[in-house]
Amino acid sequence: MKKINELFPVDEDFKVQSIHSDSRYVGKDSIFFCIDGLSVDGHKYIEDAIFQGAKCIVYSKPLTFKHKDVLYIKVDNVLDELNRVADLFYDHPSYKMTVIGVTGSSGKTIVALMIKNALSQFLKMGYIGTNNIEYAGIIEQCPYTTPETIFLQRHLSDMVKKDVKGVTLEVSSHGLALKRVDSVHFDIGIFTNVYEEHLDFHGTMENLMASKAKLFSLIDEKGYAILNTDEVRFYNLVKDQIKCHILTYGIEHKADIMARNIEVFIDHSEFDVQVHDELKHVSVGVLGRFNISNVLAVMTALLALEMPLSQVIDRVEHISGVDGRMELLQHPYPFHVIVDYCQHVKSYEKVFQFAQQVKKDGRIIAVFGAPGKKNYNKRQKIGKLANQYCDQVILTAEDNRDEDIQDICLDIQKYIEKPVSVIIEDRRIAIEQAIEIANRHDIILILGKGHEQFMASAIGNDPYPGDKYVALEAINKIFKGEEDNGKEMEQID
Ligand SMILES: CC(=O)N[C@H]1[C@@H](OP(=O)(O)OP(=O)(O)OC[C@H]2O[C@@H](n3ccc(=O)[nH]c3=O)[C@H](O)[C@@H]2O)O[C@H](CO)[C@@H](O)[C@@H]1O[C@H](C)C(=O)N[C@@H](C)C(=O)N[C@H](CCC(=O)O)C(=O)O
Repeated sequence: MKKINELFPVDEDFKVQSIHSDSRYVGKDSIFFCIDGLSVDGHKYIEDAIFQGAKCIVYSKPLTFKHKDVLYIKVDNVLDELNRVADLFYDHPSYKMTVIGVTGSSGKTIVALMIKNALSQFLKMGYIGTNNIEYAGIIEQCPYTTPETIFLQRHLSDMVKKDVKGVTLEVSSHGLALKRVDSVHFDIGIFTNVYEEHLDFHGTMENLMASKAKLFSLIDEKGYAILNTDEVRFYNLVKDQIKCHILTYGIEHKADIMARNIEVFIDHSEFDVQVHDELKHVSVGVLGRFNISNVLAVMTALLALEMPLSQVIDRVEHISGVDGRMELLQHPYPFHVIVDYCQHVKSYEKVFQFAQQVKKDGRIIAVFGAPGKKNYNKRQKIGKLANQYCDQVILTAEDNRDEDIQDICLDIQKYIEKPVSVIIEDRRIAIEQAIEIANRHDIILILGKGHEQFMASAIGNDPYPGDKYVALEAINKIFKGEEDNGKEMEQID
């Protein structure tokens, strides 16, 4: 806990119990920061905040009324002050541990979690990102990929209290643009890739890339920027602006750490890693060529932390992939089921290409939908991709919000000509149906929800057991006791 005059240059010296930017959560003897947001202006909630116990208001716009017993502090930029004060209030937690930030359109979660898992053998590690918040035996849901400043600093501070020595943090372009991480001290920043995404928010690709590039401006001379040379545009944009050390990785383009002789299989991947003149064989449990790039990012980060190459290889070979990210479900029957989060059109293409590459004589059966009320042109693009790669498509619910599921599916189906496609609105039944029709060597791709155990509907998040659970349950139901229900398939030896 801090006194107010330790946080601001004022004469008052009352103790500040907590700090807030949302009036709905304000507590007694606290500071309320008025953020002028994208939909509402936090200045509107000053009275609510005071009613709830705020003793100090940090604001930037003219106020018409002030309470005698409340301290009002006018600043030029409330978000900048919020960052400065949050870091101070929580005693600079990010300076007390190794902070590794990962930005990019896809791959953030797998890279952040793999690094966390790789280092957990040696250090108490934490993770904050899309999947959740994990540290010291605590697992909590994370409200955003990159949570807002106060929430983030509070959790980093709790990690320090619990003796956590390092944390991997997914850093979204929204998080960077909205200054959620401005007060975080990063030791390492990693860039995976950039696709056309969130242009409703960023406006242009240039703005989107500038947001991602901001992560590297937050790293001082001692830190490392880990960049993907295959992302030529982004690499050229940032390489000369960075003040920290740079380490590069790549598959197609020259880099410090490269993957050669890549071979992908349905259940693992193999390649030779080249670090300067050294070439070593690596076999990893993650699937797809695009994930080799993510593994290289992980390996480069571990090398930056001075882990010897042989140990780096041992770590990546022994850590598994991530829940719901190109996850091959384990079962004994001779067809394959892969669950993937697949948020971007580019990711669909990569997953379909992978399935095509590894499939033998089976079919590619895809189960997916598209989220309601956003990203409408994605529907046409994923429909066309399915047309190109799939043999059968089952279109279904996927966070329809208050849009009609049938309409969303029809928007996709319009672009599917060649493969047989059906609409089954209930995602559980759609998955069961895909399993039901599985033949030997078929690959069933269940895309779009990954690890998520909810379905965003018109009234909020409805409970949903998750694609993996539904698929495994269907496999059990349909194939276990197959003698009884007439479904027969040889088990894998
Ligand atoms: C576009 C965006 O990111 N908006 C974020 C932004 O919202 P905003 O500026 O519109 O905030 P606002 O609702 O206008 O409110 C302004 C201020 O008034 C406060 N307020 C509001 C109401 C009230 O009763 N009392 C009160 O004090 C709010 O707490 C806030 O401080 O600031 C809010 C407070 O921090 C965030 O909740 C909100 O995230 C929205 C809900 C969101 O969904 N963001 C997503 C898009 C996002 O950030 N996604 C990225 C990942 C994207 C990806 O890579 O896929 C992420 O990192 O998760």
